[in-house]
Amino acid sequence: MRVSDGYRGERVSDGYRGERVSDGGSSCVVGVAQLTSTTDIEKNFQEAERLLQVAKERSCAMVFFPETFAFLGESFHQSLKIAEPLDGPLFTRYCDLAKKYSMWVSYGGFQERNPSDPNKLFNTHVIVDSDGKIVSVYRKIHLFDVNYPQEFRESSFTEAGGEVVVAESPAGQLGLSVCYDLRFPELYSALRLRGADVLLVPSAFTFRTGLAHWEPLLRARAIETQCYVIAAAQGGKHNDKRHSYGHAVIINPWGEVLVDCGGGELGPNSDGSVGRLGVAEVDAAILAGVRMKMPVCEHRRPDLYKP
Ligand SMILES: O=C(O)CNC(=O)[C@H](CS)NC(=O)CCC(=O)C(=O)O
Repeated sequence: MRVSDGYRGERVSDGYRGERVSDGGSSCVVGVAQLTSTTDIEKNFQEAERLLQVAKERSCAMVFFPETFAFLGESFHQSLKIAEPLDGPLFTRYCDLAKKYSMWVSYGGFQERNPSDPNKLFNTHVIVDSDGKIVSVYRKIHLFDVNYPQEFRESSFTEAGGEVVVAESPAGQLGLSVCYDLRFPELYSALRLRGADVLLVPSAFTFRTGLAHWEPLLRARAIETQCYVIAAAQGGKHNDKRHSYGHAVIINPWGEVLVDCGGGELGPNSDGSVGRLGVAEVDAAILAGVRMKMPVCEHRRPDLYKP
């Protein structure tokens, strides 16, 4: 197996990174989180709070957390057992955290109890505003039913959502998704056509599939939709059975990686904490510039794409 040490050579480019359009809109500093969540709900919460403090110090207006930020189980049964409604005590604490730090937050994958079936939760991505109010809810629509790196049947404990969601925020119009959704480009094309400027892909990618596919898929989504991509991630070893790829990133609409939190195998920070925060700027003037110079959205031929 090829294991990367994170070095990818130096990029050779002509320096073009999209042009700013002077009246193209405002910019916003945002933070992308990388976590190593476990079954310790209290510790996961404390780490989220620590990263919000860091984000505040670094003047972020919004922070993005990965899938399974609140709990990463060792079995599907555990995840079902801790699942709660969004107005339950656990998610309410996370809403209060957004309010305490006066920060918009994307909570990228909460085990939401399904009121009509106790044996199937929803994998739910929630946007909370700086007053701690839930403003948008997206339930993962593509479920990870695969046989590599091992057999996984997300649908055995998760019910698929049925809605594509775009949400307004200080960072622009957000297009919501979760993890395995990343492999379905039609979703992101639909999000762009509905007005998204920033695509969110909070994830818990497996180490092996991440090594093979994570960055090329994310950069392709940014380039083809001409959107920013913010992909919060789980990274490192959660338990004896699970190891996530890491590399939480923010990518601009020209496809350049602006910040990369590194591989999960790098281990804890010098102070023993495990979470990391990558900070970058989402600039509406860059979006406008890239879209003006190369108007791919106007060149689509949906009349010819029908199956
Ligand atoms: O299991 C949980 O607790 C929460 N859910 C997840 O972590 C999900 C479904 S099992 N993981 C992915 O979608 C990984 C996708 C991936 O790795 C790929 O597309 O290659």
